[in-house]
Amino acid sequence: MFGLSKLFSSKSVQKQPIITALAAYRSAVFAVGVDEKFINDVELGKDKSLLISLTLPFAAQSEMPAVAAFVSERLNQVVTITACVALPPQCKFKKIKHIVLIASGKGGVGKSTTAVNIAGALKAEGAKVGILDADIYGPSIPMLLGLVGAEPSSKDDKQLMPFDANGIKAQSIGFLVPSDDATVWRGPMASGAVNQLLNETAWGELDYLIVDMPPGTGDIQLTMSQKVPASGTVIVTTPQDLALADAQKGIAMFNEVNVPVLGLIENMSHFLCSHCGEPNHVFGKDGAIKLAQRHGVPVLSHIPLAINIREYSEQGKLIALDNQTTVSKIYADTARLIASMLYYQQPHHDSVEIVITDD
Ligand SMILES: Nc1ncnc2c1ncn2[C@@H]1O[C@H](COP(=O)(O)OP(=O)(O)OP(=O)(O)O)[C@@H](O)[C@H]1O
Repeated sequence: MFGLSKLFSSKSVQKQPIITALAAYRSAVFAVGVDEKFINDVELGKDKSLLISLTLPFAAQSEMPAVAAFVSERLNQVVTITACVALPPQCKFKKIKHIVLIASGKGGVGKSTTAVNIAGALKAEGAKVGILDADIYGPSIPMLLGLVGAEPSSKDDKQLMPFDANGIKAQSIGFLVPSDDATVWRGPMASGAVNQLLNETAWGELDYLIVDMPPGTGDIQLTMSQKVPASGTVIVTTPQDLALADAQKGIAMFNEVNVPVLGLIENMSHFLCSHCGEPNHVFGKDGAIKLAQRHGVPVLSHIPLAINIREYSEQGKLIALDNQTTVSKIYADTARLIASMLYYQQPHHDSVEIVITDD
C-alpha cells in the first residue's frame, strides 16, 4: 500500500531533496514529519512544478496545502500535493479499523454535537466514517443528522442497514428503544443493547466508528467501555469547575478499563465578542489545560460557544462540513489530531533501537 514501486515515475525528479523536505515538515498532526513511505508518486508538471501524490495512513487530507507550501519553500519550486487515505489493514472489530468513544463526565456539555461534527470532519479528511449513538438516556444523533422519523430497515432480517447522512453511516439506539425505558436499565443490559447494535448493523468497511456514549461515569458507562472494543476515547468537557471535576472521573474510569484517553475537548470554551472579536471566557479559563496536565493527556481543542453550532445542529446539518465557518476548521484540526494519534499509538512503527555500549 505504501510501497515505493511507483515512486518518482518521472526520471528527471531528484528524489532525496523531496524526501528530506517532507520529513522536515512539522505540525501537531505530523509530529515526526511526512514519512517517505507515504509517498505514492512524484511527477514533474509541464510547467516544471512538482506534483506529489501521497497515500496517508490516517485521515489528514486538509493539511496537504500546508505541507505543499512548506515543501515548496524548501525546494524553491511550485509544489502541489494530492492525498488519498488508506489506513493500515488491521481492524479493531469486523471491518472497522478504529472505534472511538466520545464521552463526558456530565450531561449537556455538547458531547453529541461534538461527536457528529468529529465524524463529519473525519469524513471531510478523506476517511470512511460511521457513528453509533449509544446514548440511551437521550439519543440525539437522529436529530443532529436530520434523520428524525427515519425507520430502520434490514436487507436479510439479520442485519440492520445503517442510515446514510452526508456519506456517514449512522445507527442509533433511539431508533430501537424508547428513551423512557432506559431510565430503568442496568449496566449489562445497556451494554448488551449497544453491543447488539454494533454487531447487527451492516457497517461494511469503516476507518473510524465514532460512538456517542451516555453521559456520566456510572455502572452503565463503565460496562459499555469494557465491552466495546475501542481504540481510544475523547472526553468532552466545558470549562466550569463542576464539569471538569466530572471529566476527571471520566479519565479515571477509562484508565481503570484500559481504554486510552486520547485527550480532552473543551467545548463552549469561550465566546467571541461580536463587537471586538476578543475571546470572552464566560465559564472560566485554563481549567481543561490544568486538568489535562495533571493527567498527562492533551487538550485536543477549544471549541467556542458559537450560535451557528447550535443553529446547524437544530437544522440537522453538520457545521463541520461547511468550510466557510471558523468552527469547521477547529473540528477539522481536532479530527486530524485524533486520526494521527490513533495511527501513531499502534504498534506498527519501526521501534527506536536503544543500543547500550560500554563506553
Ligand atoms: N459549542 C457550542 N456552541 C453553542 N451551542 C452548543 C455548543 N455545543 C453544544 N451546543 C448546544 O448545547 C446543547 C446540548 O448539546 P448536546 O446535545 O450535544 O449535549 P450532550 O452533552 O450530548 O447532552 P446529553 O448529555 O443530553 O447527551 C444543544 O442545544 C447544542 O446545540
